[in-house]
Order: sequence, then structure tokens, then C-alpha cells
Amino acid sequence: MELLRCALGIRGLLVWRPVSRPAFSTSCAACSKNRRLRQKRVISEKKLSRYFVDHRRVRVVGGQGGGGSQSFHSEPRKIFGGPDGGNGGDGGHVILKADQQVKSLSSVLPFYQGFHGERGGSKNCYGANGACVYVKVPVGTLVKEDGVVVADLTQHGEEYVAAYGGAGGKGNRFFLSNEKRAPTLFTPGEPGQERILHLELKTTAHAGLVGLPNAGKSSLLRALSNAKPAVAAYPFTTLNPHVGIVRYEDYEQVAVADIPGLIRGAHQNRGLGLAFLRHIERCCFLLYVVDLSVSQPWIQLQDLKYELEQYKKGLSTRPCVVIGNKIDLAESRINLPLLKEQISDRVIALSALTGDNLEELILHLKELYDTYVKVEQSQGQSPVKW
Ligand SMILES: Nc1nc2c(ncn2[C@@H]2O[C@H](COP(=O)(O)OP(=O)(O)OP(=O)(O)O)[C@@H](O)[C@H]2O)c(=O)[nH]1
Ligand SMILES: [Mg+2]
Repeated sequence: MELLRCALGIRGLLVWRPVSRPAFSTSCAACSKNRRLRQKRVISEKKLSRYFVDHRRVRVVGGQGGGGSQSFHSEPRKIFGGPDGGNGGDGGHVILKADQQVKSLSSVLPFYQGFHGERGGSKNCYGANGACVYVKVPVGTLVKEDGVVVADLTQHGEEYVAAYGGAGGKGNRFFLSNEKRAPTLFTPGEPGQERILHLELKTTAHAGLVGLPNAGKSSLLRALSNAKPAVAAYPFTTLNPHVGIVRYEDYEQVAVADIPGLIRGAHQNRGLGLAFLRHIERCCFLLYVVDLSVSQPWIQLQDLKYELEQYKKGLSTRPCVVIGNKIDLAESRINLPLLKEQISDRVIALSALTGDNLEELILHLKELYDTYVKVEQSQGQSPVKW
């Protein structure tokens, strides 16, 4: 044994090389090719849009209740043991649960069925209840049935029972009475509730960036927060709402949503229209983004307010600020005083591209947020927190 250990020791010394090894072998060309570091693929905005779903039609059916059982106690030397058929278990519910981790309705399937309750058994055994099926939906999901809103899941963890499971049947033990000492009656379980629901997602952000295509909304969100929506010099670059967070020193966070561009007639579903007007509806205050380099920029503002008002009365009168973007361009500096003359709202002129005067917007955003929190608290409601 000693000899063997010595031999191994010597052998170990022989193979020992005190040089740092490369991370992987490059001696074999084929191996080194296969071990190339994998890079995460960048998904384009167009591809992402396939995964973002803000509408779903779902059929939900509660679990069937388990049937009751019919049986009589049987024991040696006991002539009449009496009925001992147990009740069936209740069917499981289908429950919609708001989850902050879920960002779109793409993971929601078209059909959900609750688990069935188990049958009752002899010896007074009750059947087990069917388990509930939880469907995770994003925060801000609106549940509609026949066009009527039945639930609004605005808080993380909020639940809504979409379909109740059926009640379990009764075993013959249940029907025992003084008049009937040996009942043979037992009942089947009830079927679960069946409903067809329409789920609709509304982005719940504090501030919404509202503007015509190419106004610079996505560029502004990029400058304000760490969100990375696509930016390009063609209209309708943004196809889905993006939410970015602006963080303040007092640990308050303001969520800003970049909403796809609106055009004239959006309320009649022109452009990307109607689908995205509903995201604006949820925002507590609005940031109108106007391209100052275009002549008569106040017309953009009039169009935007008109579209919002047509979609929902009072939407254009929400607390707001007008952002005059692209102030770095020469035409913008000419148009800015003209815009200020034409409108009564506060105008913040800035450049999302160069970051000029961005601080004024960040400070004003906090003022709008603080006012919103105070108003909500005075009304006894809890403000939306991110
Ligand atoms: N010069 C200048 N160009 C800007 C500024 N902000 C945005 N742009 C440019 O304007 C073009 C449109 O910007 P986006 O941020 O994609 O505009 P958008 O409003 O999000 O457009 P949609 O998503 O199509 O609605 C891009 O080419 C930007 O580089 C700015 O402050 N100054
Ligand atoms: Mg955009």
C-alpha cells in the first residue's frame, strides 16, 4: 500500500504544472468552435409585439362537485348498522390573481377548468374538495362579461373568483331522520359555474406620454428612466406601451408610460388608435409631448386633446403638462414663444436627445405625483405605488 501511495505521489509530481490554465482548451479546433460564448439575442420591437397581448377571451368552468355515496354500515353481529355514505367534495374554483411579475396576457390560455371534487365513500368518508386553479394576470387587468366590467385587478395579489366550483352531493347518511332510518337517497355533485370572460389589460402608470408619432416620446422615456423603448425616425416605432421608472431621493418612484403615437381619428380606431387610448385612461396625469420643430405645434396639442375627449369625456382635463420637445433644433426656438402664446397650460421646453432642461420636467413630475398622492389620501384611497 505504502509503495502504491509513493508511486502515485511521484506520478502526481510529474504531472503537476504550476501555470495558469486557459478557461477552455483551444488545442482542438473543433472543440474551441463549439464552446464559443453564447450571446443573448436582442429581440426587436416587432418581434416583442407578438408576445405582448392586452386582450383575451377566456372560458372558465368551475370543477364539478363529487357525488354523495350510498352505503350501510356492515359489521358482524350488527344487523342494522345504519347509513354511512359520505358527502362528495366541492369542485375547485377558477381564480384570477393579479401578479406584478406578469406583464401581458400572453400566458393566459383560452380555457380553464377547476379540479373536480372527489366522491364520498362508505364509513362516513367525505370526498376531498377539488383544488382551485389560479390564473396569473398582470396588475391592471379588467375583467368583462357581456361588455360589463365585473372586476378590476389593480393591486398585486388581488383575486377574483371567475368560476365557482359546484357543491358536492350528499351521501345517504345526510338523509337519516327519525322517520327514515334507512335512507337510500343520495345526490350527485353539482356542475361548476361556466362563464365566458373578456380580459383587458390597462397599463397602470402614474404619468402617460401622449403625443403624435415621432414627437419623441420614446426618446424622452429613455432619457428619464432606464427603460429602453425603440427609437427611430419613422412613425409608429412604438407598438406597445413601455413603462419606465423615475426614482427620487426620498425613495418615491414615479412610473411613466410611453404610449404608441396617436393620430387624428384615433378614437375611431385609426392608426393604432383605440387599443392604446385605453392605456391613457389609467394614467393619473398626462405629459403631452409636442414636436416644437413642426410649424404651429399647438395644433398637435388640440388634436391630442380632441382625441382623448372623444374617447372619454373629461380625459383631456386630467392634471397635465405640455412638453415642447426638440428644443435643440433652430425652428423649435422660433415656435416656442408662439406655442406659449396660444395655450394656457404650463410648457416645459426640453430636448430628449441632448438632455437639455430635463431637470425641470423631473422636478415638475414629482410635484404632480405629490399632488396626486395627497388627493388620493384625502379621499381615503391608497395611491398606486410602484
Ligand atoms: N433633434 C432632436 N431629435 C429628437 C429629439 N427627440 C427625439 N428625436 C428624434 O425624433 C425621432 C422620433 O423619436 P421617437 O422617440 O421614436 O418618437 P416617438 O414619439 O416615440 O414615435 P412613435 O413611437 O412612432 O410614436 C427619432 O429620430 C429621434 O432621434 C430631440 O429632442 N431632438
Ligand atoms: Mg415611440
